[in-house]
Amino acid sequence: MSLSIYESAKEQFGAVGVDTEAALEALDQIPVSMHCWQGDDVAGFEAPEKAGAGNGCVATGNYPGKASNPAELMADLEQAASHIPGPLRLNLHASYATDGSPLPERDELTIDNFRSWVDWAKEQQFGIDFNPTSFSHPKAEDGFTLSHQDAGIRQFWIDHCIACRKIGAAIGEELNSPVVNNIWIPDGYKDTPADRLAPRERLKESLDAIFAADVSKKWNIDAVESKLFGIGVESYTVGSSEFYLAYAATRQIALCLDAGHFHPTESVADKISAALLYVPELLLHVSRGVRWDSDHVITLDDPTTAILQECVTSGQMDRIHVGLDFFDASINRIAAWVIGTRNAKKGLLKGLLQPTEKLREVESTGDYTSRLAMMEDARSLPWGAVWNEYCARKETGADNQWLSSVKAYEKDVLLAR
Ligand SMILES: C[C@H](O)[C@H](O)[C@@H](O)C(=O)CO
Ligand SMILES: [Mn+2]
Repeated sequence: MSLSIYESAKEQFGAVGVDTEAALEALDQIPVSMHCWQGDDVAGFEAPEKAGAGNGCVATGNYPGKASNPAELMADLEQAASHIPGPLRLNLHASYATDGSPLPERDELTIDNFRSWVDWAKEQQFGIDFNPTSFSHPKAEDGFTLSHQDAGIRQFWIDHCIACRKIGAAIGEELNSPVVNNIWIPDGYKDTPADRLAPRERLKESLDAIFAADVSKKWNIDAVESKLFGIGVESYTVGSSEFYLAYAATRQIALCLDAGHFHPTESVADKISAALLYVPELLLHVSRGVRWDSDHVITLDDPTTAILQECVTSGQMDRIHVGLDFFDASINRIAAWVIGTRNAKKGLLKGLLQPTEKLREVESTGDYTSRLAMMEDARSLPWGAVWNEYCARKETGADNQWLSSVKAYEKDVLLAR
């Protein structure tokens, strides 16, 4: 009797010491946090017509059918999730508050303003992650928030971040799953600053005030995200990589590595082990930088695959949270989620299917010839057959089997909006 495609792949992996069943079991334990903002071009529900522009968050394109209210965004997320195997979380921004009329100002938000999301997450068996929204707001119009010269404006954003930490802890407790709460701010200058230090001093003070608020560490995991530059912030970013690496290390909070926030030739995969020696946890914003833009849908290109592989081969997966961060408005937004999220999971699977133990063994004996040979041979092992087996077990379409359903949803639902 001939073997199934999966059984044959299992044998080939077995021959190099890799147990595909163990890999699939491990993959099934790693949630990927899908970002709500891919569904509506980072518009949010406060004043969507004003959102997104400026502050370094720009979704380009005008593909029809974008979600413009909570019901549409939830339906689109469900459509995307139905084509993605394994555990998911929802990464929510504060500007996506659903409940309350009128909604309170951002510094007064509470979990009650996110009730619909919490109920939805329970239904979908999703965890939630959270983000203060320190952009697309009149108090962020000049591009400065937590490092603003004006103490009143700083205080507003400090209070917003504290409110978000409390929301995170409340959601985490209610869902019995800790919330990763990530602070990213747009602050910076288009042109060369005369004073590079003062804004960073102010940011440091603001962050210390935010993290001084008593919020459960059990249910809320604080993270900070650096950036190299943004549109209109080309010369100086207050929250640079060095700033936040040192901050996260000295405060023992999580560091967020956004793959689109570094010089194009830097390896983000290589930063994982270095940072984890000094910070307790990492949040990844898996993204793909293309020239000036940091937010393309992730493909299985070498740098992205390397990041995801490193997460698992490092043996530190329990200290790494995998989130996504891209926004593409030039293609079907649901397809963007599906392609990017499936790719994130494929990258993790490729890492789990590496003959890591054997590679380490030969490396430790100095046999770099065998290391290179084995690594290169591993590239052509049939990991796609293992992926398709996972999709079948999870009753989500294998590759080439989901797009027609997304196209049908586009025709029936998106184009009718
Ligand atoms: C919307 C997100 O908070 C944002 O993308 C941030 O994470 C970022 O990466 C900004 O460039
Ligand atoms: Mn990001």
